[in-house]
Amino acid sequence: MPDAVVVEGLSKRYGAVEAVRGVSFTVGHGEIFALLGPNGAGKTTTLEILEGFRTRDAGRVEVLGRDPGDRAEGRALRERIGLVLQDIAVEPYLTVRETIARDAGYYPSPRDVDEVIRLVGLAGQERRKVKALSGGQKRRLDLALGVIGDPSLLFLDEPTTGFDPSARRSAWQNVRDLRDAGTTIVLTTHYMDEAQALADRVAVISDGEIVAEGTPSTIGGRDIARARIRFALPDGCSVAELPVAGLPVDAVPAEAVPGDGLVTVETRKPTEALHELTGWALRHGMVLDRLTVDRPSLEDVYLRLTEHGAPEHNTRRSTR
Ligand SMILES: Nc1ncnc2c1ncn2[C@@H]1O[C@H](COP(=O)(O)OP(=O)(O)OP(=O)(O)O)[C@@H](O)[C@H]1O
Repeated sequence: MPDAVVVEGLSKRYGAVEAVRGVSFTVGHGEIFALLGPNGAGKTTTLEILEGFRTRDAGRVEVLGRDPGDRAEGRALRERIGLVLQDIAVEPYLTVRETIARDAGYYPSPRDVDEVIRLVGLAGQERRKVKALSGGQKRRLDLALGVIGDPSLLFLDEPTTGFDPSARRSAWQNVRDLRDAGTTIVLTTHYMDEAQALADRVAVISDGEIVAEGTPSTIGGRDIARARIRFALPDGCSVAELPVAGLPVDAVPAEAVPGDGLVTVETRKPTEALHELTGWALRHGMVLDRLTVDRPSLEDVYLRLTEHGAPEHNTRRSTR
């Protein structure tokens, strides 16, 4: 089956600003794909082109086998995609149920209204007026409106902004359930834990260009990065006293950033290094307090990949 989304060499400029520069990626059917990037990186522009709301200057775009820039195909495509955007306009005096039922009427074969209410966790709120919903409940309603048409492809723009932690977890489960039922999902988020928890694949866009693409656990070489062992130096002990000779050759203990007082040992052989360090501590009757072992998080990798994408670099003036 061809991919649900194909983007090749996509470019878009606004006057002198080159918002998107030669972006290429694909999204397979039934996949959750996250587009990550700093403010102004070009995410919204890219998604709006895929959704058919913006024209492109160059490149090829195919969404569910159709060109979203082709007006003649627009209606057929819109019936098969769902959108959960920021600030969807809804009628404040309608109830939750009325709002969802009204939108169901716009689609040729919508999902069952009550099933969608349950799916997004609004059961019990059906008769409340939209204006009386909390921010998180309103966002759930946005999700309900995105899926009521039973889309094959769903675009989610920062789906859990404003959610409390437990509402986020349940929204993530909603999204996974949709994926498991066969919906392809393209999302943007500024929460790296959200991308880690949800996405099958992520692409990082910075300054209008894709700078990395992969699974959340392998992107940017995360899986082969050195592990980081951290602990508090036992009282009265200095870094120089640590058993450096017995550590793997790539492991050099270093005092960590001032403030937390933790020592860091980075190594590709964490098992050996931990064995040496904890064995040394036990032999000396000491405790390695606050001991942790981790690898660079998705957020660490993301920050490294986008460090040149800070807002002051984001006004891309063309030299042409
Ligand atoms: N309608 C517009 N007219 C002129 N410039 C625009 C327009 N829309 C976006 N831009 C510029 O294009 C660049 C990319 O913007 P875009 O909204 O696509 O970024 P984004 O990654 O979605 O950012 P955010 O995370 O803040 O939503 C920015 O420099 C922005 O100022």
